[in-house]
Amino acid sequence: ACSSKYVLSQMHPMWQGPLAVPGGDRQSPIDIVVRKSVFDSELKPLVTDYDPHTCQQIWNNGYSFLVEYDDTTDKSTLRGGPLRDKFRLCQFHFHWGESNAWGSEHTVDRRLFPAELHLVHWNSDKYSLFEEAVMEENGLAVIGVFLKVGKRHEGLQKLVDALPAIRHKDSVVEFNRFDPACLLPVNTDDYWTYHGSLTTPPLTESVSWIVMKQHIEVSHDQLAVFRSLLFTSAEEDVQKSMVNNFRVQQSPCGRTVRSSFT
Ligand SMILES: NS(=O)(=O)c1ccc(C(=O)NCc2c(F)c(F)c(F)c(F)c2F)cc1
Ligand SMILES: [Zn+2]
Repeated sequence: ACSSKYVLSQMHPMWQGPLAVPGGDRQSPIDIVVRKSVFDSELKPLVTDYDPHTCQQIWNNGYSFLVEYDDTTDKSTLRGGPLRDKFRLCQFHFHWGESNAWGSEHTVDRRLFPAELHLVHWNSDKYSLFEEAVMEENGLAVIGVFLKVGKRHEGLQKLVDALPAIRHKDSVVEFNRFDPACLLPVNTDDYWTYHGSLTTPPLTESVSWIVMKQHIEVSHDQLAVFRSLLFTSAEEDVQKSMVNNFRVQQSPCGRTVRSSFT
């Protein structure tokens, strides 16, 4: 388990789900030990083809805020990289800390980032619904992008401006025309990839993780708006700030992380 003192407490709202995953030897997130990663020349560049018009809504699910896409057709897809099949984008969300010192789920040689973006896709060549794919070994592909505090991210601002409308758990607001490609780093050819799991319940081991080597920059103020969200719904009398919504790091259990670059 992660040695950092910022371990997600067992009482954390995140842990209302199943704590132990029977025989969970492919759990996420993990620390990416660069010197132990193995270069794989077969790994291809990522091919993303996102249609901004398939963006539907943005909502607070009580763990994070999600931007959801219409995944009833192959309009916004991910191919290439370590993947053999075509994957459909269904949503993206973030994980972040209460301070800029931590917040990411994955780390690189133990280096923590203030936040991490997850673009969630499911295998539409093999399955017809996300709910099916999420239970299968090669069902999901999640792109992880680290966020660093620096200059303001113009593309992110449209998202940030929508957050006050979804401060409370279960609030939803219509959100259309958002191109998630604007949140990818300039260089998407350099990544690490490994087989893992969802980082929130039900923690199913169905994810091909693709973690970008290059981070994106967002401003301190933009991140501060993330922290203005609440875990709690409007009805609850005690309001809890939505911060530290990351999972404790998991054992690699002998897994090899492959890299697309030397
Ligand atoms: N942080 S992450 O690893 O990128 C991650 C990505 C997606 C989900 C998710 O969709 N959860 C809800 C959810 C399920 F986990 C299901 F298993 C299911 F069947 C659903 F329909 C569903 F919405 C959870 C964590
Ligand atoms: Zn996530």
